[in-house]
This record gives sequence, C-alpha cells and structure tokens, in this order.
Amino acid sequence: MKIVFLNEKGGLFHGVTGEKLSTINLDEEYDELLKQPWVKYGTKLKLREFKELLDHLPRSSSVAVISADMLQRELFTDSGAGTLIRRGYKLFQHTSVDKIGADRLRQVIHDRDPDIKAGDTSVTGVLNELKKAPFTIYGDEPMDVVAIVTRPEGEIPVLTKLLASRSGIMNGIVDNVFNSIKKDHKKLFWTARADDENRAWHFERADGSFTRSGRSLFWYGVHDVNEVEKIVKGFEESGRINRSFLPVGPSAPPHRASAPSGKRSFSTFARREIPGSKRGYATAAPSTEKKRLALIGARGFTGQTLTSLLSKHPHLELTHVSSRQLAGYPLKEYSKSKLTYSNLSEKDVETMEKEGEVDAWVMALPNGICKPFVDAIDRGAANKQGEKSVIVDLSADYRFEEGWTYGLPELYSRDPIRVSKRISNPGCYATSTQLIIAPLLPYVKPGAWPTVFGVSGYSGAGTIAGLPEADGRPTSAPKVTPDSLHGGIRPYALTNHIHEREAGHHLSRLLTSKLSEPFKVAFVPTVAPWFSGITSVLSMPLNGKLNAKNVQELYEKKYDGEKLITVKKDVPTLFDVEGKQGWTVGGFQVHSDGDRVVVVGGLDNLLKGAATQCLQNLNLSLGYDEYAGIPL
Ligand SMILES: NC(=O)C1=CN([C@@H]2O[C@H](COP(=O)(O)OP(=O)(O)OC[C@H]3O[C@@H](n4cnc5c(N)ncnc54)[C@H](OP(=O)(O)O)[C@@H]3O)[C@@H](O)[C@H]2O)C=CC1
Ligand SMILES: CC(=O)N[C@@H](CCC(=O)OP(=O)(O)O)C(=O)O
Repeated sequence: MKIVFLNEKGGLFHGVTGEKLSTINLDEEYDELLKQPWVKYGTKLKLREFKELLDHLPRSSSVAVISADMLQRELFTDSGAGTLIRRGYKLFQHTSVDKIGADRLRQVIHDRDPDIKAGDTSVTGVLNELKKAPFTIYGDEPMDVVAIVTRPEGEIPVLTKLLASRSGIMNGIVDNVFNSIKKDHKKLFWTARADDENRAWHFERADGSFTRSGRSLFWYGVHDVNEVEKIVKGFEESGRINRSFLPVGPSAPPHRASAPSGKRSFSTFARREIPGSKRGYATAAPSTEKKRLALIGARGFTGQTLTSLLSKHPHLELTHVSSRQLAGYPLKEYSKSKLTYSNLSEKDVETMEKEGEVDAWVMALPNGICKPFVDAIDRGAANKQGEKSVIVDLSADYRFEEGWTYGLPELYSRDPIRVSKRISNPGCYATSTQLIIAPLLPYVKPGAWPTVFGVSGYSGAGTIAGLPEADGRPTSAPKVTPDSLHGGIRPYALTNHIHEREAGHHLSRLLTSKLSEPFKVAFVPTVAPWFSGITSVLSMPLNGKLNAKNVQELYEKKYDGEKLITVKKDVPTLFDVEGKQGWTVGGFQVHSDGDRVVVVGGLDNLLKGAATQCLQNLNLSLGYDEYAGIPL
C-alpha cells in the first residue's frame, strides 16, 4: 500500500545540506533522524505519524511525500518523486557465518560474486578465506545486500565483498549497508572490476582510487598519499588484496585497459552526491613526466588560447600543430620550442597514433568535423603496442556519447576523467549554465524550467579566413564582428541551442530522484560586441521559500575548495570574467515573494569555457596536477 502525503515543497529536505531526502528507511534511520537538531516542529510530527502509520501496515507499505503537481507522476509512473518513507528492513552485522546461516550466505555468494562468475574462486574458497582473519558481515534481513569486511587486528579494514541484488540496488539498500560500514570503519579499502555495472557508484563513494587495466582499488578515510602507499605495500606483502588491483609491479598490457564511461551509475538509479567525496586522491604524487600533445585545429580561437597556456605548462610539450591554412608557417604563440604548422591528414593521424608519437590529442575543430580524426586515432590505437592516447574534443560532437567522459570536473566526479582516454570538453555556455543551476537543483520547482540568459563575446562564434599578411601568411578573422552587430547585441538560436540540451542532459545525472524524461533547462543565447566573456543570468522558480543569504550559502558550500570557482556577493561584471581562468558567481537575489531566485555567473568562453577546462581534463587524464599550467 502506498500512502501519498502532499506538501508544498515536494518532499522532506535535509536541514543542513538542503538536499531532498529521496528515501527514509524508518527501521534504520528513525532514531538517528529524530536526534538531528533540524528535525523539529512539523518535520518531527510528520515523521512520528508516518512511523506510527507504517508500524501497523505490511512492511511493503510506504508513504510518498510529494507536491500536488507531482501526484500524477507518483501514481502513474514507477519513477516516483519527493521523499519515500518506508519501514525498510533492519540491517544486521554478524561476526560469524553461523549467525546469518551458512546456506543462505553460500547461496548469495554463489549467485552474485563476480569472482565466482569469472571462475577465479569458488564458494568454498570465499568461505575459507574468512577463516584467516576476523570479519564482519553486513546486510539487510532479506539479504538483498551482503557485504563482508575483513579486519585483522591493527590492520586496515578491507571490504572484500559487496554483493547486491537488483532490488538491493534499486531500493538504495546498498547505500544503507555502506553507510553502516562507514559508521564502524573510519578507513576502508575495496576493489571493483571494469565490468562492475555499478562502477561509477564506487568512484562516488571513494576519497581516492587507482585504476589499471580495468581493475580499480578504492578507499576512503586516507588522505595522505604516503599513507596510501604504505597501506598498499602492506596489502602487497600480506596478499589481502589481489596484486592485480594494486599500484605495484609492472602493469598489465594497457590496451586491455577499459576506462569507465563515468556515465553509468546503478542503471535505474540517479547518482547521489556523497558529501566529502568530490575529490579523489592519486595514489602517488602527480606525475611530472614529459608528455607530448598534438593539437588539431590549432589556428582557431580555442586552439590559440590553449597554445598560449601550454607555453607555461611545466610538463606537457606541444609537438604537433595542425591547420590547413597555416601549414608550413611557424607557430607564433608557443614559447617552449620552435614548431611549424602541418596539415595532418587522417592517415597521418592514424600512423602517429600507431607509432606512439604523442600521448594526447586535442581536437579544436568546428562541430561535425572531428569524427574521421577520432576514427583514425582509434584505428591507430587498435594496431599499437603501448597505451592508447588521450583525446580531448572541444566540439559538441561527443558530449552525449556513451564511452566518452564529460569533462566538467567541478560537477561530475574527477575520477572518471582520471581514467578516461576519451573526454568531451563541455560547451562554454553549457559550463556556466550547469555550474549556475547545480547548487539549486534540490529547489527546482517541478514543471517550471530554470531559464538561463547567456550573453557571450563574439569570439564564441569562431573564425573565418582573414586577409593575408604582407608576406602572404594567412590570417584569421572573427566570424562575428562588432561591426556586424552594429555595436549592439544579437539574441540568436532562441530555442534548442545545443547547449540547452547539453546542460539538461548532464544535470539530470545530479538529481536525487529519477525523472521520467531528461531535466529541462531553457537557455537563450545572445552575442555581444566584446571579444570574450560570457555572462549567464539564471531565473528559476523555487519549490519552496529561500532567501538571498540561503542561496549564496548553497553556492559557497557546493564549490567550497574549488580553485577555479569564485563566489562573491555582487553581480559579476565582464571585468570579473574576461581573461580570467575560472567561473565567478554572485548577485544572489530572491523575489520578494520568496519563490523565484536570480543568480549571475560568468566565465571566459575561451578559458574555463574551452582551453582552461581542456587543460584541467588533460592534466587529470595524464596524471598531472589538475591545475598544472593554469595561472591561478
Ligand atoms: N570559441 C569558443 O568560445 C568556444 C568554442 N568551442 C568549440 O571549440 C571548437 C573550436 O572552436 P574555435 O576555436 O572557436 O573555432 P575556429 O573557427 O576559430 O577554429 C576552427 C579550427 O578548425 C580548423 N578547421 C576548420 N575546418 C576544418 C576541417 N574541415 N578540417 C580540418 N580543420 C578544420 C581551422 O583551421 P584551418 O581552417 O586552418 O584548418 C581552425 O584551426 C568548436 O567546435 C567550438 O564549437 C567550445 C567552447 C568555446
Ligand atoms: C557566440 C557564439 O556563437 N557562441 C557559440 C558557442 C561556442 C561553443 O561553445 O560551442 P560548441 O558547443 O559548439 O563547442 C555558439 O553559440 O554556437
């Protein structure tokens, strides 16, 4: 039986983080919740009454707290909305197999353990391992989730098994079990294989990870790189974690490595952000190894901007610059070595990849041009001995593509970027649009799209060929000029700009409750007569009441510690964004009725909107410090 409780806000919200609580399992969470200082008055009363009601109904019953306009979706789709409250199942913890029943445990291991499916061990093998050291088995009563943590005296605990049924995944029990492990263990290590369909889930729960040849080691609670190294050495010696998951010894052939797409979470379950898990830690200090980069589309605005940044990069060497027009001419914007433009064909690119001539490629080409080059690199990589190179594409061509990682580090986990070889760089307006909406996602009024007005400098439109210099050297001219705008501004692509879909598509991944269709954003672009810099103005109806101070705090909290994000009180001006590496937000205002928020954000379309973000992505995937070469 499902009981629907209508409230204005459309659910219950965490009083500190402001996030919507998607599920409350009363058996597990009720006592703890009632102790929270923010659970008072109406919320307390409601929780008490829901508990009383559900205590007298079958366990499968639940209460859905939703807003009136979500009623249809709650009743007629299986996606649900708001907050779902149920008794749930009590979690258990046992330190012996007998307590949970050896036969039941055998069955679960037999049915779900990927190591058994891969033929690497047997059920008896798993149970024999348990005899070697003290352990705790965590799970829920119907055993939809079973997790085993081994914890030899004085050693780091290891989560050796996390076995969940589909219903365990869909009902969030796996998170409940994991949280209960977290309560007991301040530090934990565990592993997952590339074919683990919940791989993104692991990245999100970890403070750090190491991936090689599709096998990942994860941990939380250890932030010091030296400590990680020491622990890993201990695992190597004791054999508690299979060597193939550890950052030790020679790696397996890299061409077998498969990177997580970063897109897949539990297949039917939107990702949830876990506080404190935004940043990963590399297992070793960031690399300082010299690596080589080829830039295709080097003549254009973004190509040139990236070239200038690379001139100051401590480790990354630009070795090839490709332009059809400038082939044979020297490159001017790069100071680390003398380079001449070439006009690389698809065949050249394939051969270069096959011969391992570069470690990374950047595609700074117009939309729709990139695929033949990417295909050529893929062909080259298929016939290559060593590791395949990284590609970062600046165009819109791979931003919706399975197998590519969308590189917006401040919003979507950095770890998938670290292990990805195919990265799509977000659009300039789309970057600002997502950064400005993300902190307010729990407050989006259902059915009302957030609207972003974006005003961009004309460099956003790219270049055409200009008049040649006196010596015949070709030049570039902006496609849109201040003259063509008559000194004014020109709204364009009033609906369906590609960045509208891009922003909605990716923001959907941050929602805590599943939507039956992608999250919708209204985006309206305007081009203006200055060279570079975008101002984005967000206007968004709220699902409840907020004040300007609350809003500013949401941004401060969301972007705390982010080196490329500035939160200020005042409205950012062009001065705050033009030529600046990061994104700035400010001007937080709420309508006097308290139900509509307006926020202003801005970035330089050629920097955080393109080249700087590209460099963050290159740095992460090549193992450098994320900000290497970025003047902070
Ligand atoms: N400008 C901006 O603010 C932003 C742009 N982007 C995206 O980045 C990409 C590059 O943009 P931008 O630098 O402005 O573009 P430009 O028009 O300034 O440059 C395009 C580049 O691609 C080359 N090129 C064009 N057509 C072809 C082709 N058919 N084959 C091979 N090379 C070609 C050009 O050189 P040549 O003709 O000499 O070969 C030039 O180097 C685009 O996809 C854009 O959407 C993303 C974020 C911001
Ligand atoms: C002013 C101007 O014309 N801006 C460009 C945005 C450039 C960009 O980021 O486009 P991609 O998504 O193709 O990478 C535009 O609206 O198309």
